[in-house]
Amino acid sequence: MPVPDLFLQGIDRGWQVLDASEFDSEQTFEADVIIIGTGAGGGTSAEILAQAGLKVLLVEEGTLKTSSDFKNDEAKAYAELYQEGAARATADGGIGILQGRTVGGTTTVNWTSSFRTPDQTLAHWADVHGVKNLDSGSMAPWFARMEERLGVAPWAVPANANNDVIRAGCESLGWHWQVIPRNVRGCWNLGYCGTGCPTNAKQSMLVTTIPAALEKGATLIHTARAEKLVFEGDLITGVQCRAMNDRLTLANGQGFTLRGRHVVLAGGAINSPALLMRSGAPDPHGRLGKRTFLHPVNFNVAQYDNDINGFYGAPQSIYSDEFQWSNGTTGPIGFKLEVPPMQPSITSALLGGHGQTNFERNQKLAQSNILIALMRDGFDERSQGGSVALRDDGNPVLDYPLDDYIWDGARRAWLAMGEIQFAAGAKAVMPVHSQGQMSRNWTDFKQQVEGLKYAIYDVRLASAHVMGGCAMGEDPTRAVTDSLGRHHQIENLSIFDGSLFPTSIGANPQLSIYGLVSRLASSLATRMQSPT
Ligand SMILES: Cc1cc2nc3c(=O)[nH]c(=O)nc-3n(C[C@H](O)[C@H](O)[C@H](O)COP(=O)(O)OP(=O)(O)OC[C@H]3O[C@@H](n4cnc5c(N)ncnc54)[C@H](O)[C@@H]3O)c2cc1C
Repeated sequence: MPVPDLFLQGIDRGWQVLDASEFDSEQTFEADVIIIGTGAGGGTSAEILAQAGLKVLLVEEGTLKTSSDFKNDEAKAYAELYQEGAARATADGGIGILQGRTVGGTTTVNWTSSFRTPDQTLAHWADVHGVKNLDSGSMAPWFARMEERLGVAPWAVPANANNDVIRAGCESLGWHWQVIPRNVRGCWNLGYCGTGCPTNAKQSMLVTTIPAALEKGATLIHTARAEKLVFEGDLITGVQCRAMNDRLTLANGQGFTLRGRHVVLAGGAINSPALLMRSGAPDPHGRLGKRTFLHPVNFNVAQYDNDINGFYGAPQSIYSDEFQWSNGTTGPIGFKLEVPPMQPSITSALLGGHGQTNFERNQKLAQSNILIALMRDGFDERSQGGSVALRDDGNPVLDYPLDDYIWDGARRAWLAMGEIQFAAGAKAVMPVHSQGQMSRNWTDFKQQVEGLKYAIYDVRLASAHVMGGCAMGEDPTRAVTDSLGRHHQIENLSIFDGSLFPTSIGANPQLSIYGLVSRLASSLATRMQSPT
């Protein structure tokens, strides 16, 4: 029996869903709240504001793809569902960046790991970044609310062999490991979360909050970019949008205008500051786009005698925080250890090497495991993250300088990952570095890692967690918004997405965004229902 496509069924029942690429004349749409972006922040806001009785209009630059479009096809999915066709990277190409661009945003393609914001992170924001009232006690009910809403629970099915490497290795070393909570209901354990869930089991914004908002009368316009905010004094009086071109590279189609009492910016890190920059938004203290964080990730490949088949099964179900806080909150960079899903296309890019070498590594794909270390950037003074700028065509680019602080983290992370992999029975382990080779024992591996050149392009780095750039905090000279996500200079603008974070999270960020935004959007709903 085919899986029912909840979204298409809703459209048949009369949901207001408009494809801007079909517009053929200038129009103006009005609502109480305009929400720009439909990812973790935009989706969560839409449901809460629509349920409060407000007329909500969402605009999304990606196209609408739903469960019936998702065929576990990597080639199609990366091109259609990711920013810049999954080819986004930092300005110098040193770090590849994965971010979603489709209805549901990055939640449509993410891997479902769901962690609350660590207490250490919330305490650091209060102490160092002037964030108010977001301590772990007051955030707990908001996380609980979103966990309930999105079916978040520790994965109860045995981990696939790729994830089980972390359990086996850490258990044998006496290191920390835990099962990962996931936002799924009735998951088929296919493993293709990153190409869009074909069974609607993943509780992304595409199948939860956005449908709920549409059911309450919200309007969704997709395949259109919010190009510019129009200001009169400290108020936004309109949002100028344009339909995207066929390849989704530029917004040069039919123009149209959105008007609302309030604007919620939820384009995600990099894109949210970019819209404010394109609009000439006030930024009197030069904070916009600064302190953008990535959890830079490096990788280790291991080969085993047995089959791992890391392309099947829940992509992430076990993690280790053995090295996350071991040096304190600041100090040398901490990192979380996880695995990625290992479908052939994403993995062959990670395995490195060219021609025959890459072919031989891929021949062993079914017996290989990859570990990733997500480095917790933005906590130590030496870690200032990156800055967003605009290219000549108005598209954003992130400059993220790489330095010895990150290289030290990459070296320590390779050692930690190698130790786990050998302890779990690996026959050979390789750091993903331009000169990386398979080491057959721990002593040889350690020597290899210590002797590598730590430099851009040699150390292979990527990120799927883009955060910051519109930091929140009470001090307008240091932050773009206050602790309720209200822009410090623009009266009717809230920013409700991962760009609010003053540092990286130190855990996969989606639940941090859901919990925070559910709180901020509820507060906005109350203010809009009873304006003073
Ligand atoms: C492959 C992958 C796997 C991941 N796995 C996990 C995981 O397992 N657990 C976890 O916690 N996190 C994971 N993440 C990260 C997580 O999904 C994101 O951090 C989160 O979705 C970010 O939410 P957001 O609201 O800030 O932005 P997004 O969810 O990225 O949404 C922003 C949306 O706004 C749209 N947009 C941007 N600018 C405009 C504009 N000007 N006009 C109109 N629309 C615009 C974008 O197209 C996008 O759809 C993963 C990310 C990736 C890429």
